[in-house]
Amino acid sequence: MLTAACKFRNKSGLASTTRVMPFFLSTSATVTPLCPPPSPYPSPHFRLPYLPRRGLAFLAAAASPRTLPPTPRQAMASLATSTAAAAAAEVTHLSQRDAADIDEQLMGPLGFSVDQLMELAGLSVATAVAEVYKLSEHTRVLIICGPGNNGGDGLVAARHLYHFGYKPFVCYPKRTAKPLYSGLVTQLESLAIPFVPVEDLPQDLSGQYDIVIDAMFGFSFHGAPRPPFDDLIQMLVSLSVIGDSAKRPPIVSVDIPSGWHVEEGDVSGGGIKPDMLVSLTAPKLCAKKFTGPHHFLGGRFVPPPISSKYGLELPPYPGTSMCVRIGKVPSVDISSLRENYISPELLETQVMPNPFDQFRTWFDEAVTAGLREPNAMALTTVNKAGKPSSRMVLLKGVDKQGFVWYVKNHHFKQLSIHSNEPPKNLFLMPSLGLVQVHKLR
Ligand SMILES: NC(=O)C1=CN([C@@H]2O[C@H](COP(=O)(O)OP(=O)(O)OC[C@H]3O[C@@H](n4cnc5c(N)ncnc54)[C@H](OP(=O)(O)O)[C@@H]3O)[C@@H](O)[C@H]2O)[C@H](O)CC1
Ligand SMILES: [K+]
Repeated sequence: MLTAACKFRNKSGLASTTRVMPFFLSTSATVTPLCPPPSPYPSPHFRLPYLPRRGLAFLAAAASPRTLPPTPRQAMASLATSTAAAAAAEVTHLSQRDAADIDEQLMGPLGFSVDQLMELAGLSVATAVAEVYKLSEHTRVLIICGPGNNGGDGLVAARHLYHFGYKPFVCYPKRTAKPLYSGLVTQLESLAIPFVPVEDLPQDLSGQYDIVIDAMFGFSFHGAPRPPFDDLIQMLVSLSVIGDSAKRPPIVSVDIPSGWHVEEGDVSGGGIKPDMLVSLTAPKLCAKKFTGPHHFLGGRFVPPPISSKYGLELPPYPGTSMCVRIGKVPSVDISSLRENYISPELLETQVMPNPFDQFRTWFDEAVTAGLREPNAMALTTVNKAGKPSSRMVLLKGVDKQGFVWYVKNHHFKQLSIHSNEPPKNLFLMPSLGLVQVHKLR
């Protein structure tokens, strides 16, 4: 619980600015303790991969259903103690029979239409792809669509990816003559999305596409793949044997890696090895054999009668998201993380004379741009011995008199704000190309 606050009051105005990022504002301030309101955590946007119920047990014990949910820190602690494999194992995996049954019930007594479910499924695929493969590095997406509903999901995903800014190409060799499918094709044609005949695909897809989406077969696949899908699957197999994932487009399989047995998985061992699998409604049994780095669940439409009838244990979807990661979060090569910071020039003459007005403008832009917790700031103080220390706090207000933030009571005692060196706060607003540092007295 949060029990103390500081208010730094401004006494003088802008002291210095720089021409380029990072941009510095210096202000002077005094300190006035305040009584804080209760903390409204957690942020609705805070996102963690699915934690199995067992992993959350101690958190559930600590909080009654009507009390505060776990703080992000508690949730992270829980995450550290739960293995990723356990997380994946706790999710229900469906047999082929149950998957088909659920489909029938959704589109029968439960009142859904196939168009609706396909739209939601395709949207889930597109959002999951966009979550993992950023537009800045993966633009050209080849979507290979099969003759059934899995192929329909691919057509829908292509449309959403187009609207997200990607450049989709569709290979749809066995078109289905039903109005649902011809409508989806017309929609893609109206966006001038190219349809690529199988014969025009290069044998090696790695030079022409940044992502390949496998929407050939879903849970109704049986037997051995027939032409032309046998060759298409082989094309993806040869792609997945290129070891260095940086040198080839990642393969994203929709619901089932095409060619895999729906329950047994890649029985021969010579099938597609997708980098990402987007399971729909619930993972099928073959998903237990998936070893790629990104496993997502989509199809946020399962009503309680289905969950209870099939005893479905599924992760909650975060916020308004159409997809949720299942299982292990891949370990990231930190050295490969990079962003091109291309910001417009910022001149001293363009900066508002009042630093608080300038702060407010940038802060509003950060909120509008959808930054997560734009009010998070690093607060740095120096104690009497000259030792600096920093901690993250949340800004709770700003006016012409200064910045207001909250810290825990015992942290407040450690702030050392009465030392000679004034505290500083720092805001990181990367999507605006901004780092703001405020020096406070
Ligand atoms: N409730 C949901 O989760 C929803 C999921 N959706 C998606 O729908 C698929 C399942 O769709 P379905 O049409 O039942 O099946 P498939 O897409 O797997 O494909 C069936 C077609 O494929 C042909 N087929 C089957 N095996 C082969 C093969 N070995 N070689 C070539 N062709 C094959 C089959 O033809 P047949 O003549 O053999 O019957 C069909 O033409 C699910 O996985 C999700 O992706 C929905 O979009 C929404 C609801
Ligand atoms: K597939």
